[in-house]
Amino acid sequence: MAGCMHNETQHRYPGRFITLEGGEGVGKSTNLAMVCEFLEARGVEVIKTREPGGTSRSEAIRHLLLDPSEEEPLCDDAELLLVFAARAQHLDRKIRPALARGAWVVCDRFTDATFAYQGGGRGIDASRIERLETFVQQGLQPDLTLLLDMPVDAAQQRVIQRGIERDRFEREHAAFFDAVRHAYLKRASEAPDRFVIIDASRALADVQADIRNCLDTRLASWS
Ligand SMILES: Nc1ncnc2c1ncn2[C@@H]1O[C@H](COP(=O)(O)OP(=O)(O)OP(=O)(O)O)[C@@H](O)[C@H]1O
Ligand SMILES: Cc1cn([C@H]2C[C@H](O)[C@@H](COP(=O)(O)O)O2)c(=O)[nH]c1=O
Repeated sequence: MAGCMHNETQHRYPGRFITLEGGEGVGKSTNLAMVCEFLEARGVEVIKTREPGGTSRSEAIRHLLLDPSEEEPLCDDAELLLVFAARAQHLDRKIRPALARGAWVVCDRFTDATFAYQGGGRGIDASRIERLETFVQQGLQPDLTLLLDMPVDAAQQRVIQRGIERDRFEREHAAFFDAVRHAYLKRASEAPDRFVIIDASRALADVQADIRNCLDTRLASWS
């Protein structure tokens, strides 16, 4: 069984760690809710959370990261370190304790988003991100990552139709989001056992049928 690790020694947490990833507007939040309901209906204790965020201090860091104010631009290295600071707190206060007591953690974005946004989007070298990943996660990786993938312009239309004020990332240009998408797909190709790529451009019912099938398969293989 694939369990999670801590402190470089393998620790098999009884809980499972599932992440949803993808660019802006691909349907992560919509499908996260469905994944949680699906698992709860099978008797699993589910902790629904998100990054950056998930604890009150990590949510405060999220606010700094998403604040669109241009008064003092955030440099790329500060952005990267803030993402990992929020993650360290989230792991320590919420994710690891939940996994250790046997709950399943379902998280809207995790470190693959850092490789996609800070790596692909901002152009930070993957080796620098990997060093922080090792330092903060100490071997812990999601058991399953659902990558919701679709063309950037169609996803942008969904964001526009949703009509909420755009945050600091959502104000980026199309080339940034193309680079994010490309980095996600590269990351998925490097860890094919962990990632499942879902075509998120289809009708919601079709997307959700795929996700349910995928979860059924994983649940069977983990039991
Ligand atoms: N398959 C789908 N077809 C059409 N519309 C969809 C589909 N999935 C989600 N939506 C709609 O698209 C919008 C964006 O969805 P959602 O907020 O779940 O995306 P997200 O990936 O969480 O976005 P963000 O990255 O900005 O947080 C919402 O209005 C949602 O209702
Ligand atoms: C985890 C993580 C997130 N981001 C960015 C990606 C999004 O634009 C925002 C989060 O908002 P959303 O509601 O989930 O869309 O944060 C990032 O740049 N790096 C990360 O590691």
